[in-house]
Amino acid sequence: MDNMVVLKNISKSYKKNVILNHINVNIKKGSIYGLIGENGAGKTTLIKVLTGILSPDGGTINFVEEKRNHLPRISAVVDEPAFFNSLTVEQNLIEHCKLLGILEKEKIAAIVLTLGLEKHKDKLAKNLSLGLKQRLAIALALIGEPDLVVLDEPLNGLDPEGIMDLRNLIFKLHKEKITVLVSSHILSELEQIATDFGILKDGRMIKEFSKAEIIDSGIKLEDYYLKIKGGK
Ligand SMILES: Nc1ncnc2c1ncn2[C@@H]1O[C@H](COP(=O)(O)OP(=O)(O)OP(=O)(O)O)[C@@H](O)[C@H]1O
Repeated sequence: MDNMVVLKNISKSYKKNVILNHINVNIKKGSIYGLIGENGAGKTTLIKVLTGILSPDGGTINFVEEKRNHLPRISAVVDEPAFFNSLTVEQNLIEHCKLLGILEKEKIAAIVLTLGLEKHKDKLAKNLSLGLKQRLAIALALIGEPDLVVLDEPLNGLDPEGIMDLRNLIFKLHKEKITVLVSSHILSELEQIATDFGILKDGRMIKEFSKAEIIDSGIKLEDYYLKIKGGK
């Protein structure tokens, strides 16, 4: 499978704290890339560098053009979901579409259905539960039909039904050949979702591997992770 994004030798420090230490990342086109790492390993920082929220101190990020003059479009859900609190779910989607110049009512209706927001579309964003805010943030990220969707800890705040819905949604994106990067601490869930993985430890990418490697190892992702990072 061809790469969609290649990060080479990426470094990032906050003052004297080295957070990303000469990191290489290869995200294959059409893959679901599970980013793993303990608290503080640098996952969010890496995601922010990848999505252009932060500039790296060094290294390169190459997006592979599929067609001439078509760089992949990226959408990300990072940190606190961002939307207009005093607008409803539907109004938020309309405003976002206006910004993107793609106001199509059918598209909004479809995304509302896909994200299970139908019952909640007239609620003000500020009155949504954490899980529903997460769903709205994902809806906003998807409406522009990106090539790469980046979800930082998307399972946080979701109930079991929400987790199942998100899993199905990611599978749906995968079928549509959209590349997905997802970070999570819930390795049992990531094992079901992802096709490829990267383990960050102390600011270094210590291993990238495919799901086939886990299957061949005969052990669960969690045990594999502990083995690689030296915990077992
Ligand atoms: N704006 C900032 N200024 C200074 N240090 C920061 C800043 N943002 C993050 N850090 C530090 O960078 C390190 C990596 O943080 P990051 O959020 O990337 O880790 P993470 O792997 O996403 O962790 P978690 O799983 O807990 O979300 C942490 O030690 C954090 O305290």
